Amino acid sequence: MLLEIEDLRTTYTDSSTESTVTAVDGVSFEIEEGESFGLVGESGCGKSTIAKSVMRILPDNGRITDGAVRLNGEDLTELDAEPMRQRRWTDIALISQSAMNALDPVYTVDTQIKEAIEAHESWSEQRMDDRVVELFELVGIDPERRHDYPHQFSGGMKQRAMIAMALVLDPDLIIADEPTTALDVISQDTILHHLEELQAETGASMLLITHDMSVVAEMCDRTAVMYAGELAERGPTETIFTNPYHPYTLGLKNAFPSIHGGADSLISIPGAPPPLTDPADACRFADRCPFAAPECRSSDPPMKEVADEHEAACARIDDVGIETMREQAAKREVWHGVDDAPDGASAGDGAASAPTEVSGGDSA
Ligand SMILES: Nc1ncnc2c1ncn2[C@@H]1O[C@H](COP(=O)(O)OP(=O)(O)OP(=O)(O)O)[C@@H](O)[C@H]1O
Repeated sequence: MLLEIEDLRTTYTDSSTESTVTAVDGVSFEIEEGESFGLVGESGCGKSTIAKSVMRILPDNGRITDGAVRLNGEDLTELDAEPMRQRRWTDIALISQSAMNALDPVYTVDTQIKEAIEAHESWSEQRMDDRVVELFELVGIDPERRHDYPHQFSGGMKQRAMIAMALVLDPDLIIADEPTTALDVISQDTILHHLEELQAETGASMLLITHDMSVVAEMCDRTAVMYAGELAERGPTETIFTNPYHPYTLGLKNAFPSIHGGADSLISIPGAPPPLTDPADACRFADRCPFAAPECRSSDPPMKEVADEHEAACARIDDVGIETMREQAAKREVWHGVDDAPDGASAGDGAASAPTEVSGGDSA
């Protein structure tokens, strides 16, 4: 197993209000060698915090309070700063949404990639240059352009250059956190295609973090669905999309056009996730869930196996029955009936309520 995240808990403290946000609350998943693993969930559910926890690049007010992050068996949460610095780039590389803005306008692109190499290895100038040429070819930029300054590159080229930089030391794990969100649709497609090819060519594993379910559906072997700091469901991507178990994933499926047909069949999930300060010992989806029962508000259901290598954190699957749940969840009135909660958004018209921000992408 390449990466094992076990019961990870990460908090942020707001010193002015003394409040604590538990952004990641007991998350576990594993990534095998060469595997592409998707982490999907709406904005603010804690996805980037997982990436930052694995990389150990949390801001000063962020802290891993519990759990383990094992890379090749070594718990990264216990490493001192210097050995951890060595693991970054060499063993794990991060491509973030804003990666392209990290290029320094004063230096040429190849100089910056070579600096990244020099921070970890003592390669000759020739070897570094060969590697930059090789990587530019891999990410689809003419190697002649390696001596350009960042402003001579388009946004898509800059993001590709950052992908090249992330790959320069052949990491075992690439974490791609919304790698294409800042780009236009055509560049998004090209870059995702390149990432997929690169991952296959290099044999690296990938943790792909996105709010866009269509990206995960296309690119990942297994997927975890995250909701309000916790995992709701985890399993093979295909079964997560075709036979989901958690009511939240059932709701997402309704909002996913390429699986569910025309745009008029889309059903949003009314309401919004709960705040992550002082989370109650309850299912966090209960207030938006059409199947919630009193027990859902008195304890937080653990993940349990629902099918082969497939787990979901829902206490109602056995009582309601998964076939009934799926049948019911496909009906608009079932979701909008839920929205009578005191502070819920208005029911009836999906557009009037706060829809989930997880999207089915631009393939709609
Ligand atoms: N530096 C910080 N200080 C305080 N709270 C933070 C900080 N960074 C994130 N949070 C909070 O932690 C929670 C999880 O944020 P995170 O960025 O991990 O979510 P996300 O799913 O990646 O969302 P997005 O896709 O919008 O980045 C949110 O409630 C967010 O407000």
